[in-house]
Amino acid sequence: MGGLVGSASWYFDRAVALHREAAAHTEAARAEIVGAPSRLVLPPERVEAYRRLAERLTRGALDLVPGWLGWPLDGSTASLKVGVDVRPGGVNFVLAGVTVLAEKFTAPVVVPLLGGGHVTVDADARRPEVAAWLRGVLLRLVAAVPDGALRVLTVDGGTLGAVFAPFRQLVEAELWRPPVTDVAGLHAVLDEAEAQIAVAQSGGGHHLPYLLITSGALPTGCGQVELARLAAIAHAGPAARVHLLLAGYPPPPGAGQQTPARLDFTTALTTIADGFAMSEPPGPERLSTRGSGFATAVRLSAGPVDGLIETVCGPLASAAWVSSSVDFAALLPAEIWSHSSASGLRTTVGRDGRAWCELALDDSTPHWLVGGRTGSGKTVFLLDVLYGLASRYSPDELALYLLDFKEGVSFADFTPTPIDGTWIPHARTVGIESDREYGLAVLRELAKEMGRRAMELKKAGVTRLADLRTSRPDLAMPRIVAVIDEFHVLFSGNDRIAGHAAAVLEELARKGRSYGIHLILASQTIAGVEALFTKGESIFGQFPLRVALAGGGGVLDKLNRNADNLPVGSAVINTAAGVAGANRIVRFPNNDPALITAHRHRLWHARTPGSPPPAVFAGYAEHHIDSDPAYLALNPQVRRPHALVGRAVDVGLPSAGFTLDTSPGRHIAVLGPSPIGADIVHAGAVSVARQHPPGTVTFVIACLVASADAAADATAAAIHAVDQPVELVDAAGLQTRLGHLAAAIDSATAPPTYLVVFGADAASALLAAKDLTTFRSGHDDLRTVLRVGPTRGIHLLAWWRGARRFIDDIGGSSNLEDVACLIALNIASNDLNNLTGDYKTEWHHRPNRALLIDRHDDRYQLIVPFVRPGAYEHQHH
Ligand SMILES: Nc1ncnc2c1ncn2[C@@H]1O[C@H](COP(=O)(O)OP(=O)(O)OP(=O)(O)O)[C@@H](O)[C@H]1O
Repeated sequence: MGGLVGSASWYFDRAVALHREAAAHTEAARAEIVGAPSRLVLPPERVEAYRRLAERLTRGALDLVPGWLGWPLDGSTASLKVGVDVRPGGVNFVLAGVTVLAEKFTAPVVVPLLGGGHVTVDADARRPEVAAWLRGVLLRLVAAVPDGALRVLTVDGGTLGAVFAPFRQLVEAELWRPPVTDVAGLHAVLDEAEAQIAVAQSGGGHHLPYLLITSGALPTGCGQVELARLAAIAHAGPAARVHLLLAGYPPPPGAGQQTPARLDFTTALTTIADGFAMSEPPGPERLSTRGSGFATAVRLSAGPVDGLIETVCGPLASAAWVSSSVDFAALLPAEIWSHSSASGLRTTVGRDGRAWCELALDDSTPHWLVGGRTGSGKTVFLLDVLYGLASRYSPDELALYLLDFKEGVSFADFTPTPIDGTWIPHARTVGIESDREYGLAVLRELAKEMGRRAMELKKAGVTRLADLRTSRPDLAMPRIVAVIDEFHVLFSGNDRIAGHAAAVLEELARKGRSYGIHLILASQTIAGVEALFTKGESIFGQFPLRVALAGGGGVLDKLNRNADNLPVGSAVINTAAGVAGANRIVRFPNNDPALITAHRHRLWHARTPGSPPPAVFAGYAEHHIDSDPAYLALNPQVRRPHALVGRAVDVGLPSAGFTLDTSPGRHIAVLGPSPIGADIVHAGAVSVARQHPPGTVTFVIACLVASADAAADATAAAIHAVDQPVELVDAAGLQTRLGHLAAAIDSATAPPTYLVVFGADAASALLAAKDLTTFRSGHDDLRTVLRVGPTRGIHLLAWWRGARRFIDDIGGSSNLEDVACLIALNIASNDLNNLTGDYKTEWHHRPNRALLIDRHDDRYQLIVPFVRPGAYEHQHH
């Protein structure tokens, strides 16, 4: 047995002894009656001896094939423990078939394989029972070897890999390579076996795993050279743990060729009339004294029941997947910010087999399209990419515009938080739970930047960004990467925003590459991707690089189904706009939160001191006037007071409001039943109070509805604190005050006054009543004040809970000119259109948003209104 003798030699010797005994019996039986064993009719006095023989033989054989190596491959096998039955270092047998001794007496046939030798069968796997048998033996080995102790190389020249198809999970997990089907592939397999033999022969083979070459049929074109190499491998293999399990060997000799030599250390099964003749197994012992092998015909074991291979391979594949996963740290360079983005951006995103996969944002792949159903790891993939880029390129080389439309915290890592004040210094804008309006604003910002760059190129007389960077090193020209997660939200609605977004996106996609502006668009739905397509076929073509995560096949060609069954953590990368055949499957690492935090700190510390944090837009955030920088900067030196009411949904969230100057119509009406109306009035009033020298303007505060009490009290207190006179009035007081002001306006002696009214609609009835002596009503006074007030420094800042009441109170829609500043809360789009006379505007009211309308400059602006802290909590209770 040469170098093969291990602790198992005892088993082997015993097996040989049993086989010999069986052979002796069978030969004896044969001597009595000539005929095939199954048709052998035993004389009654020999039946008992045969029964005992069959029993002993069965027991002896099964002792050699514990667990997975010999158990029937039916449903019951699935419960056996895997990875325990093969003893590396010994000779391991495997069940190969069954033989009929006589009549109903059968015995299992086992053959030495791992640690023992090779097995061949001359019929190839185009015969279904051979294919099933091959799969069965292979499954036994796969399930029996300890984890990592077996490498399998599959060859299938006969059925193009179909024989091994049930093992495909192992291929997907990259434990196995796909079967080779041609001579070139066979060469690679032989190379690998020879390499292992070389390692073993140089004394380094102690810890090598078994290497099993298994074949359903040798590829056509396989000639003397290949067969000679195979024979050499058979000879030297067992000592180097290299084994062969070959169907279709020896192949039928080609014309004028000899039958290939018998392989050393090989148990060969050769087709005969009633099954297969089995040769002497390897080793010095002989089954038959004549060396003619097994005495009776062998039938190949049946294959595994349906699904058994998958049941065994699934967990092995998952385990392999996890243990071979790339880790996040591997994506980051040793040294940060050492790359130049002059010709493009490049980063490692994961591994493609053993090779690292590097992707680029450059002239040939300027923009990427990423698809993946929710939970497929899309966010993780994007963060892998962003951290990879931000580590390689300094903020002078790379700027990031990050936009996310969904609920979630994908990009929150890039922004300072109350707990951790650091940020990723490349981030210019970060939108989380963004409104479509915000998304459009970011796109417009990018288009503006593109325009600026185009201008600089023109001025410098060059056409390439790289040349501009050389000739004008003083200009900041980082490459810009804009990531838009769930970008399809931009197109939902099919309205004005959708139209503008598609137009700007198309422009960016078409021209961005020339100006160093790159887009990464991600979507979880195929419909989302199609939305882009239908918005303009030309946009789609601008995204040659497609990344499909699980369920993200929508970004690939319809015929390309590779992303259908991807596990989380893997992606199909396609640089040919998604056509099948151009796929690479890449594994990307999960994010490591601790590492991410440490890395963010590292990048943050490396930034230019004093560089600003990103402009953050968080859709869900409340905004408070008390912490608004524009509010805090207000003082009486302003030329004309400006009432601040919120922050515009725009890049950088600029403060939004109305100027209350002396032109007619400068009054503010907040409309809608939402109690946020009171908060807006509060913000407007306290902000103008700071813009007048103390004691120079009176605030008449009327709180007419209970829900506004707290806001009104806060307003009074804040105005009082900046030393402006405050008068608190009720509805009757308001009526009186309006009367005085109206009278004084006519005589030009009215003092500058802000009428701050919470719940103005509650005074309607009172104001409607006419004075019995003057025949004037409160409404008449109100309308006079509205019409003439601004020229005298008198402004109304009021909240009406309903739009109709508002119109009635001001005297009908013909008087709408008198109130130019409107803020719409939860009122219907129709009602709003009646007010503005603009039937194109669609207003979908939603929490934490208001629509600011200034009819004088035709401004329609979505804002996050200023609220007092906790406003929305109060609303819910
Ligand atoms: N490479 C990976 N290895 C292991 N787990 C991963 C990997 N990538 C993602 N995951 C895990 O999968 C889950 C989903 O990932 P992720 O949040 O990125 O999905 P998503 O596609 O962005 O989903 P959603 O759109 O719902 O946010 C997470 O728990 C994440 O940790």
